[in-house]
Amino acid sequence: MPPALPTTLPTALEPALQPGGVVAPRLRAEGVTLGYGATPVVHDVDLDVRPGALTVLVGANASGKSTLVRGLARLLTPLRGRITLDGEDLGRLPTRRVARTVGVLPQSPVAPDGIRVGELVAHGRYPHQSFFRGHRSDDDDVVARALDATDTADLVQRRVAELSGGQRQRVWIAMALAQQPRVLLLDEPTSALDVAHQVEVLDVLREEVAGGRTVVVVLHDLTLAARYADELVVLAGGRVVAQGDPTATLTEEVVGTAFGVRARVLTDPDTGRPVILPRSSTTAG
Ligand SMILES: Nc1ncnc2c1ncn2[C@@H]1O[C@H](COP(=O)(O)OP(=O)(O)OP(=O)(O)O)[C@@H](O)[C@H]1O
Repeated sequence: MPPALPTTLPTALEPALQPGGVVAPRLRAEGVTLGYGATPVVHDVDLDVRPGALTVLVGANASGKSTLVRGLARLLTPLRGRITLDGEDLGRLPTRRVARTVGVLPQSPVAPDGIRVGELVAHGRYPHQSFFRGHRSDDDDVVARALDATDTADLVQRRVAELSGGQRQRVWIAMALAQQPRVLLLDEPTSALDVAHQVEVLDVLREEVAGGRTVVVVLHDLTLAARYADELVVLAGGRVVAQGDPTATLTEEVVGTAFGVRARVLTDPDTGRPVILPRSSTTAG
């Protein structure tokens, strides 16, 4: 297990006001241990997801990022500690309330056989529909906006299974956006995307945040993570080893500890954010 590094204090944890004066939901992990069977892989995590902000989770392979996302999405029950939504135990809340409030895009989602892009993205609207509130025309508007935002409008008639990896990933992001959850969790949504589409998707997520949504995203590109995050959380060995403002958090020491790589951290002259240049696969020398 890597040595614990000092964590910077999370900034501004006051409730964020969404448009219309609605308070953004508060998702918290309190002393949470998560694992598979009885084997813990995420240990004793305290995380106050900043409402109305973009939180980026980074960390080496197998550091526990996906496991933490699964916990926050209620797809895994904590072995210890608890995850709360607005102070209530996430595990005890009605499924429909969780589905409307917290949306998750897993790392490798599986589409039903033969489904077309338009149908898949429209699935995002299901948590909002019920026996009394069926499909409405504003559902179509939301779906159309999600398709536009992800540059997938021209794919609506295509079968999901026939798309390229990057096209498919953008279609899944469209579905997650169409869901309009107040808290959106995305596990490596840009892993298959070319650089232009990576930036486009991250710009869309920033727009979601500007509109009052709370977004948590797992990324591997540290420079993009630093550029887009309001709050950066670094995991190593299943523990949070650094957390806070990206500039204060993503130091050469933290990168060395979390990734076992020697890196130079420069400053982007345009944004003042860190730019991470990996130098060698050893932290020595
Ligand atoms: N379904 C599972 N059953 C058992 N162990 C699992 C399962 N999923 C993940 N693990 C283990 O939990 C640990 C953390 O995995 P996790 O997927 O959370 O890491 P990650 O940081 O998201 O990695 P990556 O960057 O490679 O996606 C790993 O050791 C992994 O082997």
